[in-house]
Amino acid sequence: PAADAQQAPDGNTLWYDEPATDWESRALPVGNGALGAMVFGGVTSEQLQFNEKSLWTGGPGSAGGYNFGNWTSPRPGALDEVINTINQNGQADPNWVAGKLGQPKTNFGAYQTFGDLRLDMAGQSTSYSGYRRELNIGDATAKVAYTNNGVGYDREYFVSHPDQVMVGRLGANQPGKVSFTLRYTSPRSDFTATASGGRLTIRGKLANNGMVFEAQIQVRADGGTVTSSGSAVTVSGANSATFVLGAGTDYADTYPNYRGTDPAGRVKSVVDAAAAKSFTTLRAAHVADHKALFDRVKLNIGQVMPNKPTDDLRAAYTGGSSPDDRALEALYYQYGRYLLIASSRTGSLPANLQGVWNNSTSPPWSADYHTNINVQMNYWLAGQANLAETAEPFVRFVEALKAPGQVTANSMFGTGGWLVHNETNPFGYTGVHNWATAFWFPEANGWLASQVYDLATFSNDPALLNRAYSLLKGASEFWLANLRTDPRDGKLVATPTYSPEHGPFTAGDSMAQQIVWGLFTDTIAASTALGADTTFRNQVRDKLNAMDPGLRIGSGGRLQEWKSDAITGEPQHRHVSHLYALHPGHQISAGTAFGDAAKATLTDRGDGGTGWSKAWKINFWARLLDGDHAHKMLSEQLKSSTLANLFDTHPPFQIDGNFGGTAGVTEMLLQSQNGEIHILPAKPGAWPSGSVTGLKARGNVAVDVSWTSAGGVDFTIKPTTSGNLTVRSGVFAGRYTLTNTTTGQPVGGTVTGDRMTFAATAGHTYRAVGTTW
Ligand SMILES: C[C@@H]1O[C@@H](O)[C@@H](O)[C@H](O)[C@@H]1O
Repeated sequence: PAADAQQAPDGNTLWYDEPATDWESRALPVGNGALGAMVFGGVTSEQLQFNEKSLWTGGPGSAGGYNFGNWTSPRPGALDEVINTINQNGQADPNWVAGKLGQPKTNFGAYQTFGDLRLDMAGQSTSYSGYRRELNIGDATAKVAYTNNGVGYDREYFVSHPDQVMVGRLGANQPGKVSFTLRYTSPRSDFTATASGGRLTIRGKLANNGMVFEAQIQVRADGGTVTSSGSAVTVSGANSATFVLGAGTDYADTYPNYRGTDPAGRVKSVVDAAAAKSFTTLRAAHVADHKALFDRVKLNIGQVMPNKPTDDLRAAYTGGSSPDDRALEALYYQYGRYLLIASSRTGSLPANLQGVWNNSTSPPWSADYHTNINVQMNYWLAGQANLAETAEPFVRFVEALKAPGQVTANSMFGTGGWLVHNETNPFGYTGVHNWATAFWFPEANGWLASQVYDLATFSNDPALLNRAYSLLKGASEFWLANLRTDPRDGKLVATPTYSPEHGPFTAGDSMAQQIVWGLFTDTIAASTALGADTTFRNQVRDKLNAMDPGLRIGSGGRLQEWKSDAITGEPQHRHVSHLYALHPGHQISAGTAFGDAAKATLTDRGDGGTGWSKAWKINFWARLLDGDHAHKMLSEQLKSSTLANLFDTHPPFQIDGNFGGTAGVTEMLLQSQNGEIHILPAKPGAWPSGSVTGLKARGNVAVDVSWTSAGGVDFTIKPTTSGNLTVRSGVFAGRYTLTNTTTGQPVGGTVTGDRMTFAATAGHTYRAVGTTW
């Protein structure tokens, strides 16, 4: 096994030449959506910190009660008082508003570590050689290898979605050398651990809310002996050994109790089933499942992976044009896709602020679901980077917010529809808290509903369109009832509004207006596509036409964050909320007056910020068709917001930046938000030649592209519906051929500048080859 250290580096492997000494920055993540683990790779003792996504404190059953963030008693006139004060003074102080509309954050809870699996190795010393620890994101397996006392040891771990278990195998290159004791540790003391028949059973109940949790780990050995005593299982003198771990809770995503069946039976049956299979069989099913998603997209930007540990590769990264730097960028790109596959699969809750990985009982921001940028950023890549299936937990989560969100709409606003504010948990927290600068954000409903609709436009899936429409309609019902006439200009505005975590309360801040504008626009489009609700659609259209769209150019030619240009904030604030219309919205396009104002704003905002803020800026600059600046933001993220294990850091570790970074790179290579497919919209000079295959454009169009430093571009598009298709590429302003490679026929169409519109046939493949000059 030690020989592994010499294997040719492939571009999809993170590796290190020493065990992990730190969970956040050095341990390696594996997962299947619901289960996650961090591999440390210790020699004399292995640590596998693991998670089950639904293990949360807080919510129903918590001592002191749980009210979903809703006011505990009606507050007649409170909302109007705030709105009138804002109309009178143009703004209101957040602390004052929090006093009027806020609410102590009661039993919101926090995502919990499940605990740690410890494997104490027998007969191994602290001096070892040829150490290698790796994570191969191509097949989603983690490995450890080293030589100790002349014996070569190897381990492999993965978390299987098909079999719903974590699997580990320990081997050696000499017979009878595998000996270890497996045990469980936890920062909590709310569990029992019993070993019998090679199976360790951990069962507990969270003291905070009575949530029942159970994990079972079955150990099997080839040769040697397996003994169980107390709370440990010991393997002695085996040739190799495997374990399978299953875990669950009695959580259910059903309002209002969020409890389902005891997990014991479920956990036992998945562990029994997996333990009856060989490691090879389990591994094959896992790798096939992972590759079916992961292998869809290939990126070549001229990278050559050096034989260098990943932490050194990252430390040496300059953002220049070396093949090493390209190798890190390409690895980082695919890492985002890997992390989404590993933290968001059908049947699990969506990826939270840390995906599925958390070693704490009180993680930062509870490792929750912030809805004012963070959970949305987690799913930007799902459509375009060809991972539609990973978005199902997100869609289901938003749908589950409707029931509690309707109660909040009624109790807080006295209206219909549904909403959620600034952040939520797995227990339908749709109300508020009282952290003055981060509690009020009812427009999160529109952002989430529009994002689900956008996912539906990527997949063209009619069932998803229907689900999206139901969310859009409910959120629109809320805003039809809650928009108010702004006495300043008679336009309809949201009020009170709070531009995420920045400045004073006002009426009609740009992001709120842009989100509601987008929501109404999407509601009309979806209802038209479904041929549903004409009357409702016309009501929405009337309000749309009467509302303030939230686009204003102020001093310095910048886009205004607030309706009044007199209000100023922190010039470099991490949130750039008023550019929602540029990304993820599509109200603003490059090369327009608002596009130029957005550019002025971004230039002013600077290239700093938290990990997620930098990631967002990659997307912004890509939408402004400035590939070099988008690449600059990617390099800033890699240089100063990326840890040794390539996790994004806010700081601390926060996964949204990983997902936002991958989405940003995809936006540099392909865009389709304006009803046309834009090929290489923001390709940076740093990537003179390359290719990307398997991306998706809206309308469920598959796209492959390659480009050369000489200006050559060669792309194929494969639509799944028939009709006119507009494609934008520099070749159409240069020299090109366009062929239907299914029929072998040349394709004619209308060319305007760098846009070509032609009649496409579903299932046919169209190829354009040309030069941009
Ligand atoms: C999880 C938190 O979410 C929002 O509050 C952001 O403003 C913070 O930067 C952080 O990302």
